[in-house]
Amino acid sequence: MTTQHDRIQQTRVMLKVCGATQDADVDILAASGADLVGLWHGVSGGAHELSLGQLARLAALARAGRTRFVEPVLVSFHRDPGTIVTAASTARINLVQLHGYQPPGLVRVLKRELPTLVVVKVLHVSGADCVERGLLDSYQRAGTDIFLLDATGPRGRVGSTGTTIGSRVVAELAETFDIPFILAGGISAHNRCEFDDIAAHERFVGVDVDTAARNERGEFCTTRIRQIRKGWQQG
Ligand SMILES: O=C(O)c1ccccc1NCC(=O)[C@H](O)[C@H](O)COP(=O)(O)O
Repeated sequence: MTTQHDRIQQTRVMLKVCGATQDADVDILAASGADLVGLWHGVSGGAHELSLGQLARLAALARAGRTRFVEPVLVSFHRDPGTIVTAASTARINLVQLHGYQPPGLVRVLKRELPTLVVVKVLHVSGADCVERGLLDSYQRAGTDIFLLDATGPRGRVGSTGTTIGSRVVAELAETFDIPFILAGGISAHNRCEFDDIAAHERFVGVDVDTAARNERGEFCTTRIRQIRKGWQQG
C-alpha cells in the first residue's frame, strides 16, 4: 500500500495550492494537476476559514477525486492538540500544516496521538531571518516530517504574502536541518529559474502556492495552476 511518505518521495515536485472553500475549487485543483489542497481550519478571521463540517466535506471530495485524487492538508493556527486531532480525525486528513507559531511540544503530542499523521511545520522567514531558527532541532526531535519555508510580509503578516524568500536564504536555512522541505512565498510559474539550486536539492519536495494560483477576482485559475505545475516540473 502506498503511504503518504511514499507519495512524497515518489513525486518529484509536489504542488500544494492553499485555501479551497468550495467543491468547485477542489475540482479545479484536481483538473489542474495539484497534488495537495490546503484546507483552513483554525485560522480565525481568515478569508478561507472552514467549519469542521466544510473541512470534512472538502477533504472527502479531494480524496474521492471526481477527476483525480488530491491529498487534503489541514492548515491551522490552532495550538490545542485536541482540536487538531479532532479536526484531522473527523475529516480523515493525514497531513497537518502548523502555520502559526506553535511550539515543538504540539508536534510531539500530535505524533503521539496520531502516529501516522504527517506533520508539516511552517518556518516563518523575513529577509534572512527565520523566527524558528533556534528551535529547528526541537521540532525535528518532536517528529516533524517536513518543514515548509514561507515568507512573512510587512508588519509580520503571515500566510499568502506573495513575497518570495531569496534562494540563498533558503539554501542556507536548508543546511541547518535534516528533513524534507517545501518552499512557499510568492511562488509562480515564472520564478522557477531563480531557484535552480533549491529545485536540485535532495530534500526539496515541492512548492506551496496561493496568490499566483488565483485570478484578479481571487478565484483559483486552471490556466495559472497548470502553468505553475509546468514551470516547476520542467525546471
Ligand atoms: O493563505 C493565507 O492567507 C493564509 C493565512 C493564514 C495562514 C496561512 C495562509 N496561507 C497558507 C499557505 O500555505 C500559502 O499557500 C502560503 O502562505 C504561500 O502563499 P503565497 O505567497 O500567496 O503563494
